[in-house]
Amino acid sequence: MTRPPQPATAAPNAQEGRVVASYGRHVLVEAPDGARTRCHPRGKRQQAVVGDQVHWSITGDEGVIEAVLPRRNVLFRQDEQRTKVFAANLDQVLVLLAAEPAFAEPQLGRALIAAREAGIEPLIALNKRDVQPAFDIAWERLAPYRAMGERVLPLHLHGSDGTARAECEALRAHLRGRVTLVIGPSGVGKSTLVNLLVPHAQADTQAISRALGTGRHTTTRTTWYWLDDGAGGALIDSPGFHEFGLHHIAPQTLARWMPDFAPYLGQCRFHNCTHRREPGCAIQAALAPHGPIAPQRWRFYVDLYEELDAARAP
Ligand SMILES: Nc1nc2c(ncn2[C@@H]2O[C@H](COP(=O)(O)OP(=O)(O)OP(=O)(O)O)[C@@H](O)[C@H]2O)c(=O)[nH]1
Ligand SMILES: [Zn+2]
Repeated sequence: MTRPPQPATAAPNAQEGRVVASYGRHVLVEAPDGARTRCHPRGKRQQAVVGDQVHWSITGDEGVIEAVLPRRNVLFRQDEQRTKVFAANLDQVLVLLAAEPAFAEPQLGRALIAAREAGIEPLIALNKRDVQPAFDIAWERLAPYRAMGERVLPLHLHGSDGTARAECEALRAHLRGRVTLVIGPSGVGKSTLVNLLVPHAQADTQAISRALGTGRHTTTRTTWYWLDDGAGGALIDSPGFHEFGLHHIAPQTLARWMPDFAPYLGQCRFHNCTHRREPGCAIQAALAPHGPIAPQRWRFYVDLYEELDAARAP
C-alpha cells in the first residue's frame, strides 16, 4: 500500500458520532444532529462496534472512522476460535426468555456471566405468561436467579388485558434512560418486544439496510434503536445468544461473577480453591439441600471452569 500513515485522531474535519449498526467491516454512524453516514474503518485492526463513540470524517460519499473513543465496557462474541467485541458502552443486558421454547440454563448462565464480568447489569424477562403450565414451570426454574438477587420480570407481550399492559409498563420503567442490549433465543418474542417498544423499528431497519447496502437481511445484525422515552434510552437488538465470548475470563475469577457463589468466596480451606473437588470448600458445602446454592449452578460452574481452562491451554 502506498497510502501514508494516518494520525489516529488528528483529522482536521473529524466529528464525533455513535455507531448505530454494523455490517461486516462497515458501520453506520449517527451524528449528534441525527444524520447517519456509512463509514469504513481506517485500518485493518480497528473495528468500531454498535454503541461505540467515534471520531469520523467524510471521504467522498462515505465516511472513515478515525478513532474509536475509550469504551466504558464491551461484550464479546465467540467466533470459532476468536473472541470478538460486538457491542460497547452498555448499561444493561436484557435476557429475554419465554414459557416456550424452554430455555437452556447454561445459555442464561453464560449471558449473566458475560454481563456481570463486563460491569453491566443483567435483567431477565420471562415472556408468554399466558402459556400455561409452561410459564409456571419456567418461572420456577428461575427461582435460583431471583434468590441470588437478579431482577426477573414476567411478561405477556402479545396480550391486550390490563395485566399485560402493566407488565409492559414495568419493563419500560427498567429500560428508561438506559442503553439496553436485548438477547434471547429464537421464538421468545424478541421482534414482538422491539416492535412494541420501538414503533419506528421497521422503518429504521429498512433505512439502515439501504444506508449499509445490505439487502433485506439486516435482522441478523446488531442494531441500535432509540426509545421514545424522553430520557435517551435505547435498545440494541442483537441476534443469537449462545455465542457470548467468555474465553477472556480467567477460570480462577469465574466464581466472582456468580452472585450465588460470591458470598462464600474467601471461606474455603485452600485460598486457591477452585470449588470443584477440594475438601473444605465453602461453596460445595453451601449446595442444596445443606445451603442455598442450586446444584445445577455448581455443575454449570464446573463445566464452564473447565471450558475456560482448556481455552487457556497453550
Ligand atoms: N402466547 C404468546 N405468544 C407470544 C407472546 N409474545 C410473542 N408471542 C409469539 O411468539 C412468536 C415468536 O415471536 P417473535 O417476536 O417473532 O420472536 P423472536 O424472538 O423475534 O423470534 P425469531 O424471529 O425467531 O428470533 C410469535 O408468534 C409471537 O406472536 C406472548 O406473550 N404470548
Ligand atoms: Zn471452594
